[in-house]
Amino acid sequence: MAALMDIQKLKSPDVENGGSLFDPDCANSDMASLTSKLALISPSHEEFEMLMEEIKTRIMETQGETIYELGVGEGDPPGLKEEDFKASEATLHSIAQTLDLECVMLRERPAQEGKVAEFLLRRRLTSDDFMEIRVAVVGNVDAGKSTLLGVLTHGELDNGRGMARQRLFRHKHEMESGRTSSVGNDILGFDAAGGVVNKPDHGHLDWIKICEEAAKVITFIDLAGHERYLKTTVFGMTGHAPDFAMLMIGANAGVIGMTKEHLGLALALNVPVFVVITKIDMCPPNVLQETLKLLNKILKSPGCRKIPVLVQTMDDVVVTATNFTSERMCPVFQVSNVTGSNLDLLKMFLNLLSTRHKCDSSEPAEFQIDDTFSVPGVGTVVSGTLLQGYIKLNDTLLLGPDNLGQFQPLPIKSIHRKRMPVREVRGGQTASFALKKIKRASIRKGMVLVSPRMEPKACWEFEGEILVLHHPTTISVKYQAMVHVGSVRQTATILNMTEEHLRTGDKATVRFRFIKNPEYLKPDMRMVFREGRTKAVGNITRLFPHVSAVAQNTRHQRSAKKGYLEGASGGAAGHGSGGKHSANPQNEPQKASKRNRRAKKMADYDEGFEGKENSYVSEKGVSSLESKTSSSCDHHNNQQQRPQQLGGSGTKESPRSSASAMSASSLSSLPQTAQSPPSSTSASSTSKPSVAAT
Ligand SMILES: Nc1nc2c(ncn2[C@@H]2O[C@H](COP(=O)(O)OP(=O)(O)OP(=O)(O)O)[C@@H](O)[C@H]2O)c(=O)[nH]1
Repeated sequence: MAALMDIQKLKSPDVENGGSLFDPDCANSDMASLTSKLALISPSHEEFEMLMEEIKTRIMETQGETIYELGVGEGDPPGLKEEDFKASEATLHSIAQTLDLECVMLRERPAQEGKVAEFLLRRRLTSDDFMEIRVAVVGNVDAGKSTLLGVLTHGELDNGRGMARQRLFRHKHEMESGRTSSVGNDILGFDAAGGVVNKPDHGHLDWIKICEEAAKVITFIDLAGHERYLKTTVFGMTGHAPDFAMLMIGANAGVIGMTKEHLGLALALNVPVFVVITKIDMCPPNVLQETLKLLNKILKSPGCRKIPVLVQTMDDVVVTATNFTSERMCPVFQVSNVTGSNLDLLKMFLNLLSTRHKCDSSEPAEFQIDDTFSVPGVGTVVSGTLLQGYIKLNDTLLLGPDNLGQFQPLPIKSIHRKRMPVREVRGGQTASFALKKIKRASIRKGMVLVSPRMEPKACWEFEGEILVLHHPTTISVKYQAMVHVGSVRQTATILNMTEEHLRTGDKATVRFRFIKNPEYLKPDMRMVFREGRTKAVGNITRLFPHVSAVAQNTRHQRSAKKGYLEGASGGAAGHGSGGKHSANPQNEPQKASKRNRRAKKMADYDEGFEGKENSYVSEKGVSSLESKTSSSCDHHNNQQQRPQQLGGSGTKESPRSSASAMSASSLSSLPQTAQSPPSSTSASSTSKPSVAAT
């Protein structure tokens, strides 16, 4: 235990004031008198109003709650005498009442000149509104992830033989093997006063009831611990936009298997991590000490640069929770799912976590899709996270990009948050939307629903600054691996990079090209690039304008280019008008190949009469050109991905679904090839066998 940092060292006023109300930089002269620790003792009417305004602003910024520290002030020695403390507390309660806030004392302690205390001020929300925090649960197989979630969300302890986790498994094979294989979700609700609203007598988990009663809902994203499911785990960490990561370690087993991998992933994605050591009921003290010692060493290592803090009391919880996002600190809990030891500390900590997403409703909406469903009687439903902005019922958003990089307008017909019907959703919240007139097959994970104000563009190519965390040999141009950015998961090829070769620890600016579909990306997004044990992380630095799927090195493209050049060299006629092929072949009806005729037949079948509304000419044109590209990709996938298990959602698409996507696109909306900047590499180069590790 001594190896972990002493919590007392973190109790300097500076650190403790993480939740302090007044930021000296922001304080104007009017507010100066209110930054004193005496401010709440007997404020004038104006002072009361100003204090109230300040608290209101903080509450709005943090989506509904703040921690107020009583008895500390700028330049004052901490502490208030009993009488002054009581008067200040009464003022705080009065402000809370006026603002319809719940005011709960978190802790009280002696200080230099009396005592100080922290209060949680939380908005009492309506039954269809709640704050939302997402916690990704990671750790090696058998660390007790699913068990802890079962215990926390159902309020019943485990028997040490897997009883609690049974409630969480989604698949029969998970029940049988005891292993999580998919991204599972469960929720834990806290009321305004911080009490848990989940009850064991909920029987079947009743999410709507929990959300109605809760002021804050923690969504646990239960990720698989087995290496075999790492792709799913990475997707959970990138695609589900977690606010925090809970790294679970079995006390007996220690830091083994995928533990370091998952920790590295969270750090690479800048997701703050806290650690929960389970099974302390069955672990000899010396083994527990060893586990803590090793964990401490890893967290403090130059790769992590974290300050591990052992959480043993309620005081520790308040200090760590209020400083968690801003500090390098990594809280460490030791719990037992069987005896329930220290679970109250963990629950209190979860209750105090605040979202990392600031919500500004005036920003244009941007919703990333992480799953799709076909719900009988409802139709196609997409779930995901609203990264920014605000969406309300009947808003029309743009869904895309499809296989051709196009976005189509769709109205939002119903909204659910945690299975509860609501009328709106704000930035930082997860939701699912029912969409009309669209087949589930034409929606991919990684697509977005965005406000038309975003003027979204898809891109095939992008540039990123990456750091290679691990590669057995060297990475060169044409190397292919899976790129994870937000909920986008697709194989990409390295087109060029600032270094000739990259080895473990090297950094470079790299230009990538997706092999299957264009995607919607934004600069500064974090990305993970991985294949087997190869791992690189980085930031997207540049996007290249959408190059249509037809702007590839197809036969038509080459002949069109030739025609254009010939035309150009021949003088004024230019633009292929005199050549055998038009310079703009995708505007011409094309004779579909046998394969494309089959694809079209399927598209017609899928879309029924609706599909035929798209011009036949354009369909033919798109089909013939598009499927050349996708067939070369498919061919490539078959060759490349089977042995390496690279295939993600982007590579699994059936010809049927791509065909329907094709038919849904109109050629008239395709960018003109002549206007598109030439792709730096052709599709044929992506379809060549990749030069992997050399
Ligand atoms: N004695 C004891 N057993 C525990 C504790 N926590 C979990 N277990 C047991 O450990 C086993 C593994 O727990 P799981 O929850 O399935 O582990 P996991 O991390 O979710 O594993 P994956 O889903 O495969 O990633 C089960 O048999 C649990 O009953 C604990 O605190 N004490």
